[in-house]
Amino acid sequence: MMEYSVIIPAAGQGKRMKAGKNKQFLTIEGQPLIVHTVAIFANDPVCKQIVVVASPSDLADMEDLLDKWRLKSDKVTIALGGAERQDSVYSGLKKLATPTTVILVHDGARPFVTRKDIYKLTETAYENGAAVLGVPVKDTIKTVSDGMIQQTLDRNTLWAIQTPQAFHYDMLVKAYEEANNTSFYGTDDASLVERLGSRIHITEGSYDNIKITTPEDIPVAKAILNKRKEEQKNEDRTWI
Ligand SMILES: Nc1ccn([C@@H]2O[C@H](COP(=O)(O)OP(=O)(O)OP(=O)(O)O)[C@@H](O)[C@H]2O)c(=O)n1
Ligand SMILES: C[C@](O)(CO)[C@H](O)COP(=O)(O)O
Repeated sequence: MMEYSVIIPAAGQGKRMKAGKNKQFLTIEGQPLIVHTVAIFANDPVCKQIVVVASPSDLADMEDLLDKWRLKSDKVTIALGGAERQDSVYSGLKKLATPTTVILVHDGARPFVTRKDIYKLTETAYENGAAVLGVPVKDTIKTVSDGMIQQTLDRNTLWAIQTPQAFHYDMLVKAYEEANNTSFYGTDDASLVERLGSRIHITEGSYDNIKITTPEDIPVAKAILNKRKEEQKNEDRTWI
């Protein structure tokens, strides 16, 4: 298994969740959202460094939470986030203690990525420089302007892009510096790397790797967790 480090941006406000607080602190089946996410990497022996990015107003709560859930260790650091996701990731990148061959960026709001997919992605990035997880879109996607359909896009070429996104460390630093110098803002990390002309591989992930964004996502998240618990029980039974 290839070693990697990960930056986990969790410094948003969760405005679309309308919870009155950062959605990272919402409890899903007894555990805060950010705890679900950080635990995936904290429990992975191949993950060497974790930088959780928190907003300055959440810093004390984030520290308390990681402490309470025994997620604090030598490999976990907290960085301070900025106004946009991109500012937060850049801050995390600068906080890494030691450069690493492959660095992953993973949304704090995506608690369901599996170790199998992380390894598949990391391996692809090691070999090729850059890779992102994604799934083929299931809907028909059209461009719309002024309430009118402009175009129907060819679905065979459309993928919904998720995180983690994995890059050779030098490539990601260069992309972030270039974006910073030119005040370019993208909605994901790969879009910054694309501007350098680098080729980015897609690793097919899972439709369960949702980003918890709006209130409708909470019951879906609970259903995914319960499905996983059932699968685990069935696996355990086969060992008895
Ligand atoms: N300034 C920001 C904005 C977002 N994020 C993080 O980036 C991830 C993806 O962002 P999103 O789901 O959009 O989260 P929010 O920005 O919190 O949500 P909203 O846009 O609804 O406010 C989240 O884990 C979020 O905490 C961040 O670290 N810093
Ligand atoms: C990075 C991302 O999760 C890929 O799907 C997404 O682009 C984040 O977007 P958001 O605007 O922060 O929701």
